[in-house]
Amino acid sequence: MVPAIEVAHVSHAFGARKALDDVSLSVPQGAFVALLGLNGAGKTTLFSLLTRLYDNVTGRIAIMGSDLRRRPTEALGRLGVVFQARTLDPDLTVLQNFTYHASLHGLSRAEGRHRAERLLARFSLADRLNDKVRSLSGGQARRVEIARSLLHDPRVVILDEPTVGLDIAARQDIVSLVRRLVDEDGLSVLWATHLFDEVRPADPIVLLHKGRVLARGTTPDLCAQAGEPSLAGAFRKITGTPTEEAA
Ligand SMILES: Nc1ncnc2c1ncn2[C@@H]1O[C@H](COP(=O)(O)OP(=O)(O)OP(=O)(O)O)[C@@H](O)[C@H]1O
Repeated sequence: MVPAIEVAHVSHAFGARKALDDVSLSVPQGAFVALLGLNGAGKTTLFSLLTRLYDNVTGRIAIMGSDLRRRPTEALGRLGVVFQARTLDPDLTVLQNFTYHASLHGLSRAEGRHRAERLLARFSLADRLNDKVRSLSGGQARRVEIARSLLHDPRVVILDEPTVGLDIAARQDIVSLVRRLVDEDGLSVLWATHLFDEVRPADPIVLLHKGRVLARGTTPDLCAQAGEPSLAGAFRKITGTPTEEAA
């Protein structure tokens, strides 16, 4: 089975600053992979390459086996994206935001509405279809954004620090919602975070630090590699960062 996401030997620089240095990682189909790194690790730069916001000039990126450079439409058609920055229009209703997105993916208005209703029901937001996004809580808006990323029925979704700025209950809601999509629908997920409590022991982790992959494996793998009992301790040891900087 081809990996859902394959990144091989990708580097990216902003002028003289190297944001990514020979990064390779793989997201198996149906897996929840945690991309763990502090601010400045390069997570957003990697997401910008995965979505073709930036062109990757080195290495190779493939989504469900489709090369992003050679078959961009095919590759991006299989990918759902939730960026770190909010991208819903707050002055439009939830449905209008969905309809706009559906048309970008070549879906008819009727099909867009049908899919929006189905997804929002699943995300416990069916009654908010005609409400302006501005009237939603931060957690509800984030759930709408995640639902919208699934509108074109992608097999892979990448989420860049999707719980940032939310309270603990809303954070837990979002994490369990996405995990349900993995467990029940076989969705493949790359979840960028700096929060250790969002990672479960069996999740594959890619530890990105200052543009380089320093470790990969599950929490027990990383703990064994570092000789530390906790993920926080292992992270600190592997990156040489004081724990306080890593939540
Ligand atoms: N447009 C840009 N121009 C110049 N440097 C940039 C640009 N975007 C990112 N960088 C630099 O690249 C490095 C990686 O940044 P990036 O935003 O990818 O990290 P991150 O892990 O997503 O962190 P954060 O969560 O803070 O966004 C940092 O040193 C950052 O200053």
